[in-house]
Amino acid sequence: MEELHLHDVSVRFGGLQALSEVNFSLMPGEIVGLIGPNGAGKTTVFNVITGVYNASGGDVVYGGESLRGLKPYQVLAKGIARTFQNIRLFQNMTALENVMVAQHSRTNCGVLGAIFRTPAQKREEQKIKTRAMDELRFAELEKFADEVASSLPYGHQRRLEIARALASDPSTILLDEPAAGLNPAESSELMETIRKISARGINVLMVEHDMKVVMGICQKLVVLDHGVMIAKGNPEEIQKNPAVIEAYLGN
Ligand SMILES: Nc1ncnc2c1ncn2[C@@H]1O[C@H](COP(=O)(O)OP(=O)(O)OP(=O)(O)O)[C@@H](O)[C@H]1O
Repeated sequence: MEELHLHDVSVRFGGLQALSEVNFSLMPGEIVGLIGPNGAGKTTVFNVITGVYNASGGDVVYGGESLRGLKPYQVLAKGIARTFQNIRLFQNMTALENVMVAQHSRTNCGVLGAIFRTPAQKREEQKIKTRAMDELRFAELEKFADEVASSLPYGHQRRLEIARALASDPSTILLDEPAAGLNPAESSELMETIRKISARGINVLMVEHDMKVVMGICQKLVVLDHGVMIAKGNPEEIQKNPAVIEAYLGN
């Protein structure tokens, strides 16, 4: 299991300092929440970790190695998967197909194998399908394996995105507002899924505005405001922190 460390990470977009020397760590199996007002820089943190943006200062270190200069697919290959603020499923594909797609970067059969459907190709396909079904079961979605993604309720689509990310076999998962748009029952199911992810030893870093979810499952919180890390601590400490109340929780 790997540790993720952000060391003095800064990001600048032209004249805008989106992140200023952000420092925090994610230890194996830990659930960490990244919170703060709109525009605070939370998604930018995800984009720096996953190689979408380059840091203008500082470094992101995973499992003892710098991620500097890596492309998103290379960061994924290192074991960091993510979900997005807006659901990004293949809406016309089934739930099972959506999860199977996540593993194709890991198949060994080349183009010829795919065209001629060699025995090796068929075995590989079966392995991918079995793994995808395991992840659907984990997310309690196996009943919906053959349903097209667009027909699933919103809460199921969110969990399907998580199942797809898990199928890439990550050691860390970044969840961008996983509870957005969910009703209370769906939020509870989501919290249960996230707890189970952590119990598998996978590190979870989540951006979330739903305080019931954040305070309910995160062991540690990191609070950003205008790109600056204004607090870090456990949920009780954060709820009492005057700077956090002023910038975020108070309103
Ligand atoms: N590609 C970009 N180019 C220019 N500015 C950007 C870019 N991405 C983000 N920003 C700016 O950086 C700041 C931080 O944005 P970010 O999306 O990280 O905030 P956030 O905390 O995730 O907000 P929200 O809660 O609304 O999702 C904002 O002022 C945003 O407009």
